[in-house]
Amino acid sequence: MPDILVDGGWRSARNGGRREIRCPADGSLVGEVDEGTAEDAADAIESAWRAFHEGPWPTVPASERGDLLARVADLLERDRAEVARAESLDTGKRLVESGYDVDDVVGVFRYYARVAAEDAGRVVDTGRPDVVSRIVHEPVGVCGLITPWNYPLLQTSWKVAPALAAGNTLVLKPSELTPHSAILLMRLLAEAGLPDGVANLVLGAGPQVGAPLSEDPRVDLVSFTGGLETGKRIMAAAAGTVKRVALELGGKNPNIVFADAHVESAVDFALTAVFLHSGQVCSAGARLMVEDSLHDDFVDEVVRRAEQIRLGGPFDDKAETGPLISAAHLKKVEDYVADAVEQGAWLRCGGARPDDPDLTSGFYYLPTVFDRCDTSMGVVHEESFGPVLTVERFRTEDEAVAIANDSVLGLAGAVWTENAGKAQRVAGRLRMGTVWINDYHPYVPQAEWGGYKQSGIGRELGRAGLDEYRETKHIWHNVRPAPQRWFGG
Ligand SMILES: NC(=O)c1ccc[n+]([C@@H]2O[C@H](COP(=O)([O-])OP(=O)(O)OC[C@H]3O[C@@H](n4cnc5c(N)ncnc54)[C@H](O)[C@@H]3O)[C@@H](O)[C@H]2O)c1
Ligand SMILES: C[N+](C)(C)CC=O
Repeated sequence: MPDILVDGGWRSARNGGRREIRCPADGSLVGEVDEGTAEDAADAIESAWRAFHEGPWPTVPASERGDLLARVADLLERDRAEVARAESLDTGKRLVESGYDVDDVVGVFRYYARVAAEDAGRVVDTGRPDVVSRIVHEPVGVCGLITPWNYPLLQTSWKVAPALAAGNTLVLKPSELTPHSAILLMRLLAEAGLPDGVANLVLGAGPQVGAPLSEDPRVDLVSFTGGLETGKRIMAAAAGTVKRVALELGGKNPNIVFADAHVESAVDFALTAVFLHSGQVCSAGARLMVEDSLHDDFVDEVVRRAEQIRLGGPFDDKAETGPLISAAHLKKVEDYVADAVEQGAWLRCGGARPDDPDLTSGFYYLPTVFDRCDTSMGVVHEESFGPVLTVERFRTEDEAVAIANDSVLGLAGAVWTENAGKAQRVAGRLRMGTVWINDYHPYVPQAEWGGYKQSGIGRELGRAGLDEYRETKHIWHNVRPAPQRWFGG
């Protein structure tokens, strides 16, 4: 069956292009999908443009749009096993984790189903008795949505659900490495009753089918999640038509542990923070900062436990984390590790591919810890997006804040201390979009997500995540018009 969706019809790429998708855990063939071109992207944009300007969706009552999103959530629950399996085969992620991701996706659709009809606007008191003044919200228009491979459907849901809730039409371009869950989602949107042309899907490489979404004048908004350099290219391309731009980019996120922390929990979460999904998480706590007096024992324990982490494929019940996404990404992580050694960091564990013969056909890399790092080293500032932890030492609260903020990125971070006052003071001074206190990684649809500084522009999730997809219009109605005679006459 063809995989490109334009105006409600599934079709092949115009030039007949195809791409093999292989599981990163063992290289096995997952499937072959259509590989679109700029022409396919243009067709999808045209379809979304007509659906917006001629179709019913933007003016469907918001409560009905919410009802549709709730039906999508029901269908995702029905198909949880199928969707999770597709996600695991594409990403190599453990099946249990893909299942949790689908649960999170369901939660996102349910949240935007609820809030779709709330906050319809407001009446403004202008101080003029003969004027009725209203603020109303309207959809932005055609949205180009570009998503990454690490949490394919979850990151997609953060865009698709609020975009539809607000009455927009869209073209989705998932990562070329992980297209299958996007295909399944499009089928479920149709089954839930979404009109033809409202949601369109193009598959293919970024420069070919992603770039048109940031350049085409018919696209009103481009929302991108991915790497910093790609984000810069998209922002520059979108400037030509002054599109609304939303960017969710990377992070090198500090996980700050004070000596008065609950140490057992802090060690446990230091591992989860960085090694979950083998570090392929934008908010990974890949920068561990430990107070001087606790540092040595703490890092010894982190290393001891990191060495015990079991690697394996999606269906290996004993595995605790999986492979990297591709050979190219594995090479990037290896280069990052070589740089860390070159820059003088002390390799405490890992730093190599595993020698287990069962893992040689996948893109695995051992959990890696570097101690004796500091902000003079490039690796402390760069995102490896792999299972690599850099450890820094600090002495005071002020020093911890200064070191943590010494970064061009500002996505997320954590503070570990039993002193509530210190926790709140530090959280308030960190220049990051999310700060966890005595926890790491949780996110919920009700709470905004996004980055400070070069970690992004705009917010996903929460009310702000809906506002990204809404225009705000002021309607001024003079109910008793009379000549003003500004110009005499
Ligand atoms: N802030 C967040 O919430 C968040 C979430 C997930 C991932 N990320 C970041 O994503 C990065 C990893 O994802 P990735 O490797 O897929 O990123 P990437 O930038 O390589 O690709 C992301 C998407 O952009 C597309 N793309 C590539 N070039 C393009 C172009 N010129 N024009 C338009 N689209 C283009 C790709 O095909 C893919 O669909 C990491 O840096 C990670 O931190 C951030
Ligand atoms: C935003 N999150 C944590 C779901 C995935 C980031 O890569």
